[in-house]
Amino acid sequence: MAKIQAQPFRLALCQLAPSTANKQENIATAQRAVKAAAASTPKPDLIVLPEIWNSPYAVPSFREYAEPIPAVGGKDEGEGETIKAMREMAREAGVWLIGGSIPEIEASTDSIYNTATVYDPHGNIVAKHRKVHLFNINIPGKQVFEESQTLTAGSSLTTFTAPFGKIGVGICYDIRFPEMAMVAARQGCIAMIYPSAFNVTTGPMHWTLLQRARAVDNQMYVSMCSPSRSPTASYQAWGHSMVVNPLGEVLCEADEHEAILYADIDPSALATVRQNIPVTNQRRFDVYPDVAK
Ligand SMILES: NC(=O)CCC(=O)C(=O)O
Repeated sequence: MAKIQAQPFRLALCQLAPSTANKQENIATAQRAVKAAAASTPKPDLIVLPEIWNSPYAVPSFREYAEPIPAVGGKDEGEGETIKAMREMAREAGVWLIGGSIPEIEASTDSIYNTATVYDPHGNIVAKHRKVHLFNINIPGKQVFEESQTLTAGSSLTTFTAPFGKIGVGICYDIRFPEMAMVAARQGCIAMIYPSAFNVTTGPMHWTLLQRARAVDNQMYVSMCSPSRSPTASYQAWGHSMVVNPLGEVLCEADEHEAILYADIDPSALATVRQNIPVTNQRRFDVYPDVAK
């Protein structure tokens, strides 16, 4: 288990209005939310946006709205307007930004990804996560979705290190796969943050349960940031953006409407929980070596 090096920080989740068909309008909505979050007191250190916020969350839309995204540390030649706007949001606000996710096009392979980017307060891209587990489910009569019709899955885990600590990033359905959060915790992450968009079928079943489970399993903070719900959208997002502490307690939760949520993250809470209930030191990888590989 890697050592934790972190400081207390303030997290803000922007539960944006559902995306419309107008990309510029969606960008303006995100700009307003980031500005409002950054203007709050005390000022947040890290702001988070939801999953696929510049495009409708719909399989046929991903290619139409996709943009090229540079590699980590890459310059801005050829990057899309949403990436330029997010660099500017982080720079103007002087904050770290987990810019939710947007559809990305990789020109060399013509593949489309569901990709989250992270910016430092200078507008540099410090991390890029391509959704690893594509959301393909079929609950007849309720929720059917098949991201793999147009999306390609990413193939790596993602973390970034800020002055306030190391953070793991996943996207929505990724939270159902506990290995990702476990590896991040073992690498010294204090939080797993997932830009997300559950729906009104799976949201009430599993949204809170999964965040509390990942938090308790790994004794770390866990947070999901969703869009708000629109009665007219084809995909009804669950909303309920949330932050859970390392004991598995819900620190804050939105309802289904537009909102900005704030939470104070205290890394010493990880140490306290890990000392009181020392499962992190009691793992028996000698008994289940496959997991440790
Ligand atoms: N956008 C997603 O990955 C949705 C995941 C979801 O709703 C779930 O139940 O898992």
